Amino acid sequence: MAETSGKTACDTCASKGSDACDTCKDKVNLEQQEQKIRIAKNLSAIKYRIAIVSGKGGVGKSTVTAGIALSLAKKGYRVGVLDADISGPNMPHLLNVEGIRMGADVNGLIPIEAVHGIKVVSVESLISSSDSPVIWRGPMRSSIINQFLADVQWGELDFMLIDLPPGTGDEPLSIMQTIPLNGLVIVSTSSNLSVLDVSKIINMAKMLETKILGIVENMAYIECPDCGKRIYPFGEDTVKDLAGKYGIGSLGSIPMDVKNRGTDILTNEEPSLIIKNTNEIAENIVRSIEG
Ligand SMILES: Nc1ncnc2c1ncn2[C@@H]1O[C@H](COP(=O)(O)OP(=O)(O)OP(=O)(O)O)[C@@H](O)[C@H]1O
Repeated sequence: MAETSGKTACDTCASKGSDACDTCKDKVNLEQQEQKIRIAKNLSAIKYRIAIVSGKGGVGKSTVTAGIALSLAKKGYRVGVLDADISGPNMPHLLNVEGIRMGADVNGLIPIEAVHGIKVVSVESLISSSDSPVIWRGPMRSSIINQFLADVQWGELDFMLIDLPPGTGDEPLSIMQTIPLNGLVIVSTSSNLSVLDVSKIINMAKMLETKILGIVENMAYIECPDCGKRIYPFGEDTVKDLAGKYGIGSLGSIPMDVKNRGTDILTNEEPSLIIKNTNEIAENIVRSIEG
């Protein structure tokens, strides 16, 4: 919208403040333009934006995101986590800030701070209680993602990790189109069904011309605590074979942690099996994105 001497057309419009103002196309356009400017400004202070994706729900995408965030933050990187899984927000729980509400000031929303200064933004931190279901429909969900990008005071970050909803449906696709990404991390188990869905993610990434940083194989094996023998519940090389087929690098694998109860990846004094393995994965991500 044209601006004259710092004023917008809305400021000089005779309908300003009237009912007609609410439905005015010029006003909506102006708000969208202003939001785009705020998003661009926020994102320009974030060095790398990485989406964590999976073909299926329940394969450990959010757990792996939390582990990578923690591993990167421990290495001294400034990390933010955007929980873009609007209907199943788990990041506050995993990063041990569940139940804390996001504050706000004149400059916008203030992210919750988890251990090692990880900034966490999630709808869970806006709704009244963490067991309330999020029942917003499509347009509202994409508008909340835009607001998280435009109106949150992210500040300077080295990494923004975006925990996407699972699958290749409208929602992950539209979020991937909204946020200019530097790369994708795919999380899968070796089960045939999850691997099948990963091929769809790979094709989606190609379509969007987004770089795939590599695949993380989660729940890859169980190690016997007595003899150390590894048992591969979903087969041994399925993810590796898939990565080879599409020419994608492996970022590492994470065993099944039988002691895992969710938040204890952070609260246990002894680093959990998941964290031990995400340290190497985080290093591989840095190598892959900077390489
Ligand atoms: N390596 C692991 N060892 C043991 N349990 C794990 C491991 N990874 C994830 N889990 C557990 O598996 C369950 C699913 O994990 P998570 O919520 O991270 O999956 P998700 O892919 O993000 O699911 P969705 O996208 O459907 O929300 C959780 O209970 C989590 O604690």
